[in-house]
Amino acid sequence: MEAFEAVQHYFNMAADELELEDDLRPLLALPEREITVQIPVQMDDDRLVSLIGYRVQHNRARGPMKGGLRYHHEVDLDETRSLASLMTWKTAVVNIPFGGAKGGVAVDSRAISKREKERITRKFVDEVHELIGPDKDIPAPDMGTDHEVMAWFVNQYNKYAGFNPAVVTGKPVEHYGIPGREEATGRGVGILTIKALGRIGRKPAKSTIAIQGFGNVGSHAAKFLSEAECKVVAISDLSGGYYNPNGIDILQAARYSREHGFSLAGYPEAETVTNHQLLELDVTVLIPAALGGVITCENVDRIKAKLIVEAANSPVRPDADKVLTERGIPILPDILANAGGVTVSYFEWAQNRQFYQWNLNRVRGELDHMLSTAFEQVWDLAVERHVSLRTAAFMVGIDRVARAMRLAGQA
Ligand SMILES: NC(=O)c1ccc[n+]([C@@H]2O[C@H](COP(=O)([O-])OP(=O)(O)OC[C@H]3O[C@@H](n4cnc5c(N)ncnc54)[C@H](O)[C@@H]3O)[C@@H](O)[C@H]2O)c1
Repeated sequence: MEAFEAVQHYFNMAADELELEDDLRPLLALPEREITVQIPVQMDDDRLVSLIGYRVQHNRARGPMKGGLRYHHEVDLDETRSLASLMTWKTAVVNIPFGGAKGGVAVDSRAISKREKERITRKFVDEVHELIGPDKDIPAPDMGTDHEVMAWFVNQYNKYAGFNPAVVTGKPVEHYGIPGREEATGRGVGILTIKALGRIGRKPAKSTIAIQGFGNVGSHAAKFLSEAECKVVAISDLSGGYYNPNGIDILQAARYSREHGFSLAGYPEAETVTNHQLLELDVTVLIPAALGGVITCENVDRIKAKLIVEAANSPVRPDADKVLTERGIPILPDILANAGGVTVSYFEWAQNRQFYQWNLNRVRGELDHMLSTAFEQVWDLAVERHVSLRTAAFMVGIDRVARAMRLAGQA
């Protein structure tokens, strides 16, 4: 199943539960606009390379469209389309006044220099500046892009539109960014994991956690959960997995990774396991926080976790989702579990529009409030309607977007 087809599968399950009219379905499911642009870039060695860039604008019924900008060699239209539609449902589940979009450039971000990356970013803005903006479509960092790319983006956009820091989020804190954005997705994963543990009757102090991926999301989730007294027994990155049944000292592991070029390779305080074995550990909570599609029909029968929290986008394939749901294993779906990042991006956009600097306490307090509210709504709906958390989350999101379209006379 292709990436967009998988999202459509979940959309249809929720739309059936909502008894959504047939003629409304394509309007909600399909993107409003898909942009493909050519990006000719002069490389450092003087070669002229033509890259392909995408921006898919999925839905703007509830506000300006919002979604990351990814630089990765596997970026294509289908993946961008699926991620754009997930953004529509994600912003609606947490009830922030945005629609959904996603963009990317098909380029290996590790194989280009900083200056090449800057030229690619500026050229991309040259191609799409008329279609984006603080009231239209607001990009953000994603795989292969960061706060520095966002700073170049604003600078280039401002040449066309004047001073407009709210055109992107995820900017450097000292350049119109917001404190707490970097930790937001992982922190949100942590907040929601604790809430879900409560709902399945497990105490944090008696819960063990395995986290795949120790980058931005995985490391901040690990930090939050170990501070909340959970025992994080396994972490991993591209170099492999590290397992210690007595618990891993997360601050020490984060320091080790930083000091070794953001790699855990050789981490001495744990035994090594593969990234596949990590997924199959007998733990209370499994948090895939690296890649999509890691839990499939091939390994699903060996998954022993009592709860799965989707920090990455689409880590569980639809066939595996079905098996886990039948086994009664709750899966906190990506559109809720990793929505902390876009929620704090909304605060950053609001801050820029207000010309007022928010402080970290306010960001954390409001993040906790918004995610907790969304969690209660989704969990209660799942119980009431006897559906999975994923179907319930899609139902909440689809219902909000459909209402907005009807109220505006669009549907
Ligand atoms: N950063 C955000 O705000 C955000 C928001 C929503 C969703 N996500 C999703 O969360 C996931 C992680 O994002 P991130 O920002 O932490 O990325 P990141 O690049 O900071 O970290 C990714 C981590 O995954 C590891 N990794 C990469 N390939 C791997 C592999 N084959 N096996 C195991 N580990 C591997 C890397 O070594 C690294 O530790 C992605 O799927 C991303 O789309 C991120």
